[in-house]
Amino acid sequence: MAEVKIESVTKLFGEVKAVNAFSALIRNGEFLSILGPSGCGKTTMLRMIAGFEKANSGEIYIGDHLVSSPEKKIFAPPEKRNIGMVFQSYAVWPHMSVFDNVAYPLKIKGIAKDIIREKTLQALDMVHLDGYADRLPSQLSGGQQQRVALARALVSEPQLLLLDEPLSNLDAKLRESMRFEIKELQKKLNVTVVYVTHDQAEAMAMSDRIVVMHQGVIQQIGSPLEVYETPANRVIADFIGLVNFIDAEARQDTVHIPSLGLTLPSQHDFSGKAVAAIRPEYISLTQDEQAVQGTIVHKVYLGDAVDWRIDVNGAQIRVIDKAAALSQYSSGDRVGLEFKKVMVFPE
Ligand SMILES: Nc1ncnc2c1ncn2[C@@H]1O[C@H](COP(=O)(O)OP(=O)(O)OP(=O)(O)O)[C@@H](O)[C@H]1O
Repeated sequence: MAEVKIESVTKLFGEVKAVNAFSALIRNGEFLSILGPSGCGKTTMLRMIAGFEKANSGEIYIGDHLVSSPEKKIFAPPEKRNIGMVFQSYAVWPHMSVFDNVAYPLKIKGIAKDIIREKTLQALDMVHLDGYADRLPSQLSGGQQQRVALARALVSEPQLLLLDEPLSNLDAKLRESMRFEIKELQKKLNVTVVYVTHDQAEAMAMSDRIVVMHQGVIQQIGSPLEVYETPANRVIADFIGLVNFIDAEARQDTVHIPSLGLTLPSQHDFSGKAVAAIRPEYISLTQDEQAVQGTIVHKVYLGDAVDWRIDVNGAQIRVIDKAAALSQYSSGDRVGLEFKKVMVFPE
C-alpha cells in the first residue's frame, strides 16, 4: 500500500482544461472515490496517476516516488509505478484461459513458473474464482469476467489499485454485491484504492472519502456523510442525492421561504437572496393543520417508501416518506408538510 500525493495537477486537451489544479493526499490504505458527472475529468485524473496520460503541470507522488513532474521533467511509465488497474470494459483477453489472463502480469516479469502458479491460484481464490482457471472468458458471466480483471490487477501485489467504473457494465444486483466484494478485498489486502465513478450510491457505499469534481475542478473532499449532509455548494447538493431547490432569503440564523410562508432555523455565513435546498427525505407528511399545506399531485409507491409530488402554492415539492403514514392519501388530497432540515446556498 502507498500514500498518493497529488499537487496542483493540470491537464489540457487543446483548449479544454480537463483537470484544473487537482490536489489531494490519498492516505495509506484509503479507499478514495473520484465522483462527478460525465466529462468532469475524473478518468483523465486517474489515467495521470496510472501514467497513461501526461500532466501539463503539477506533481504526483506514489509513496516516496515522484512519478510525474513536467516542471522537473520526470515521468515514470505505468509499468514502473507498481499499480493494478481495472477498467469499465472487462478487458480480459478472450483467447486466453482465466489462468493465463491472471498470470500474464507475472509472466512478463519473468517470474519462475511455480511461483506464477501459486500466486495466480491465490489471486483467483481471492476473487472467488477458484475452480475456473481453465475456462475461457466467454464461458463466464459479466461479473465473473470483471473478477478475472480484478484478480489480474491484484496478482502482482500492487501498492495502489486504480478502478475506473469497474461495475458499470453489470446489472444492478450484481453491482451491489460486487461493491461489497471489492470493499472486503481492499480491507483484507489493505491496499490504497482510487475509484472513479459517476454513480453516487457506489461512491457512498465504498469510500472512506469522496472527491467531487465538476468541470475539471474539485468541489469538495469529504466523507460520504459530509458530502451528503453538508455539501459545499449547490452543484454538489444537486449531484449527490435528490433535492428540492426553492427561492429563499437568508437571514441571521434563519432562512425565510416566501412560497411556503415558512421560516426555518439555519446555519449559513451570508445573508440576502438564497436558495433553500431540501432533500425529499427531510420532509414528512402530517395531518397537522398548522403545518404548511399542499395538494398531492402524484404518488409513487416504492415498497419501502412513498415518493410524493406535492403542490404548495404553485411549486412542486418532492417528498419521500419512509414512514408513509399517509399512504392511504392520493392525488387531489390536502396534506401538511413538516420540514426537518434545510440547506442554504447563495442564489
Ligand atoms: N484524449 C482526449 N482528447 C481530447 N479531449 C479529451 C481526451 N480525453 C478526454 N478529453 C476531454 O476532457 C474532459 C474530461 O474527460 P474525462 O474522460 O476525464 O471525463 P470523465 O469525468 O471521466 O467522464 P466519463 O464519466 O464520461 O468517462 C472532457 O471534456 C473530454 O471530452
